[in-house]
Amino acid sequence: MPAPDGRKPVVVVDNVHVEYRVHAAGRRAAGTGRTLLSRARGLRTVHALKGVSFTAYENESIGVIGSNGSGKSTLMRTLVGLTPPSQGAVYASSRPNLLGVGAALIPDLSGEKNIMLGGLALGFEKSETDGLRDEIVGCAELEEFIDLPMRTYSSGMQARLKFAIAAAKQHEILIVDEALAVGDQRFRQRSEARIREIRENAGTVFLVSHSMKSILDTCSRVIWINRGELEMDGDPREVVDAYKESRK
Ligand SMILES: Nc1ncnc2c1ncn2[C@@H]1O[C@H](COP(=O)(O)OP(=O)(O)OP(=O)(O)O)[C@@H](O)[C@H]1O
Repeated sequence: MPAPDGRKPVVVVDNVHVEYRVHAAGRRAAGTGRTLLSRARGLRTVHALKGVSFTAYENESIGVIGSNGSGKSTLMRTLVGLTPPSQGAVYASSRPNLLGVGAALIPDLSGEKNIMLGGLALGFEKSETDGLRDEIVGCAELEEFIDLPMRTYSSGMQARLKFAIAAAKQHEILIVDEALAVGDQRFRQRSEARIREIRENAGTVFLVSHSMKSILDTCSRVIWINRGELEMDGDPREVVDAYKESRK
């Protein structure tokens, strides 16, 4: 159903619950050398999301905030289909992409070869990646280093290359999880500008960040996840202020 102002919904999150089942090891009591179970050993359930519902519309840039372990990454993993909901469902008009091609890249290969690999991982043809090569190298500002193995890059340089590869694609629904927290000040500004560009081209962006500045600079709406529940959803300033207030 379109929003009252006619915008198209692109993601509908309907009463999503996620439960992780983890093996708890129990605790070893100090000094006895024997394992005593101070907490139940065996399968334990972590209820990471508890009935989250919201609708994202095209052209929105949605900040996702909340304290450590509140369920932000779990929600994003559910949006892209990596973590199935134990209850509820996610409907999307096209497949949301998680910004990042880290898993596909190989440290022993050059930046150049990794651009090719990353492009393939994002679903580009080889010829398309060839066409984007200069743009990616330029965006990452790694012209002088592009033929060196990626393991010789600093962590900031690696992060820039990953960002540049992932951002070369015009994503319809893009999820950026903390990506802006890496890189130096100047690169952060560039990546924010690129995210704004993606957004302006009718994409929808989710930005998960602990930096309230990045959230306020980039987002048109903010959702606050608190202990697995949607605590607040709305105007960035209001939600960020309420979140900050709750942490005092
Ligand atoms: N793979 C997993 N297996 C078991 N429990 C998990 C798993 N991933 C997350 N959890 C648990 O789910 C809860 C939510 O974690 P999640 O990573 O979604 O939080 P977050 O808000 O992204 O935290 P942070 O800000 O620290 O990145 C936490 O209690 C965490 O321990």
